[in-house]
Amino acid sequence: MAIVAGADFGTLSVRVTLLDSAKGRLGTAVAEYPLHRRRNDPDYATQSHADQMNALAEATQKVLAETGVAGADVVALALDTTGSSVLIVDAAMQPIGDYYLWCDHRAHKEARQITLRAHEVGLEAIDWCGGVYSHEWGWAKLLHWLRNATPEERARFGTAIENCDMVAATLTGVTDVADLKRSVCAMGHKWMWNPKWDGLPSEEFLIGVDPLFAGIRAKIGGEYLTSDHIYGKLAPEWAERTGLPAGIPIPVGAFDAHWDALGAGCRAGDVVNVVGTSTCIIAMADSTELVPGVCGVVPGSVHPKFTGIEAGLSAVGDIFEAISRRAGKSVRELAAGLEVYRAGQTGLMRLTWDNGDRTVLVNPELGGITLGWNLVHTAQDELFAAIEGTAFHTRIILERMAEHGVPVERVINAGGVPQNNTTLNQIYADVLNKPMLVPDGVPTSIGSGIIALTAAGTFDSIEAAQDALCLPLRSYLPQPAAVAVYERLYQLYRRLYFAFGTPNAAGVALGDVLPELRAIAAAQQGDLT
Ligand SMILES: Nc1ncnc2c1ncn2[C@@H]1O[C@H](COP(=O)(O)OP(=O)(O)O)[C@@H](O)[C@H]1O
Ligand SMILES: O=C(CO)[C@@H](O)[C@@H](O)COP(=O)(O)O
Repeated sequence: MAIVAGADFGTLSVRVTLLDSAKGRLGTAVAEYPLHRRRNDPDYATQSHADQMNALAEATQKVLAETGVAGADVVALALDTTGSSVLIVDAAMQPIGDYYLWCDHRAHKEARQITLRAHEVGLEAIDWCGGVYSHEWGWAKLLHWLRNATPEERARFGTAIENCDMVAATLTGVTDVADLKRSVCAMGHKWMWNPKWDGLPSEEFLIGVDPLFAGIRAKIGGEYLTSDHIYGKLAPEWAERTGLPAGIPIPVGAFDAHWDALGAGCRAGDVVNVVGTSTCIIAMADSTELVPGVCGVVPGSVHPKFTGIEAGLSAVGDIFEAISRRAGKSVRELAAGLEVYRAGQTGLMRLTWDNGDRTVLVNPELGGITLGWNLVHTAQDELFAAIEGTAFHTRIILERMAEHGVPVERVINAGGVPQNNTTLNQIYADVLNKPMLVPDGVPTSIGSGIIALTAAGTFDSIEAAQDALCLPLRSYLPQPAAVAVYERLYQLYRRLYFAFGTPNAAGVALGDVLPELRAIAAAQQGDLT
């Protein structure tokens, strides 16, 4: 038996959980930290490293007190964070400013310039991250910093570092950038790092984007490691602040969605939809094949032995929340009663691009579209159609993965939304025509607990730790009548998705689409009377 701590750093708070290898979760405590936004600049989103670390200390002390576990009994600590959340530090690891958080979107121009240059020079890495370098990712954020920093700040530049690596470095007492280790998960998905092309993009490529990159590549150094490696040991200062014992191992960290997938029971061949405010879709495959349009195909990113694939929808719960807000209700209120809706009964077709398209079109500039409105439609109808729309988009992504060799054997719906909305799980089962597996409880921190227990040597594999700790999976089975309706609707959706979402694509005749939507709705409503 062993007890470990798992820490999940989210956008607004850190959750620290204590897990017992035999009994499972003993308790979780949360501590918040501010997200700095600017009223006149919606793209701005920063966070302080010190605030995050203070919150970690607070939440760890709190969970020890609440569970009555003695700090001395905890044998490992593992942590995941959001990403790409980037901090600039000096050579002694002191922050210069705050994190550019993952949702900081100031680096639009920089991302476009990186994408353009990558296509001009035929950079292989751009194909492996979907053909478009995102404004949420590391190089774009670093270039934005270089362009906006003062000459004195630029002279102090030691390195740029992902959130998960910075927290691990601080906890293990790293005070020199030369001693850094870096997460393959973070650097592979967001910094175009891959051993296939000798690590990061070349200095020549970077200088071609902007001469300010001169000398920078060499400073994004360190040992690039998967999470079966130990980052270091908990330093005495942080042992005192957290109440955990000095010297316990801290494995190399990763992104939250990736470990959420492990915590939900993801095995090779599975796909996990981490459905929250947005959706991260995580898959693990035996082989590494290019998948156009996804957010990275990276060996070792989720599980050290497999290739991790990340894809996603830029907004899901956020869209449900926006529809509800416009109706003057909470999502919970508006969602009550959705269980009686039939497939396609609203006659609405919702393309859920309200925050752009993350995968497979990779176009942040798209906006949401709803087709088929009439005079008696309600906000609840739109919410139902939006849930259907996110399911159709998920099917587009899973089909793209399957076409490129990623097995989609089991599909698991993890994240917060599937715990709160059984209608959504049933719709996903019917649209994908696959059983939808849902953890029987919130799987928060189970992923970091699994990694901590393998780091401590309690289990000799991630799979063995998953067997002991993952919650059982509930199954939502596809209902044949709904599957048949969704098959027809999906074919319409697919045509609309590519016709509306791709520049210069062949058009689609709404005169064909709308009557088909209405015919399906009429048949489904007729069934109800
Ligand atoms: N009953 C519900 N049905 C569908 N979505 C819901 C419901 N209740 C809350 N949500 C959505 O859940 C989202 C939060 O998901 P969660 O996984 O808890 O957070 P995060 O993505 O920040 O980790 C919010 O965007 C909210 O709109
Ligand atoms: O892109 C990613 C992870 O790769 C981000 O969406 C992510 O880290 C933020 O996730 P949450 O909103 O905290 O669930």
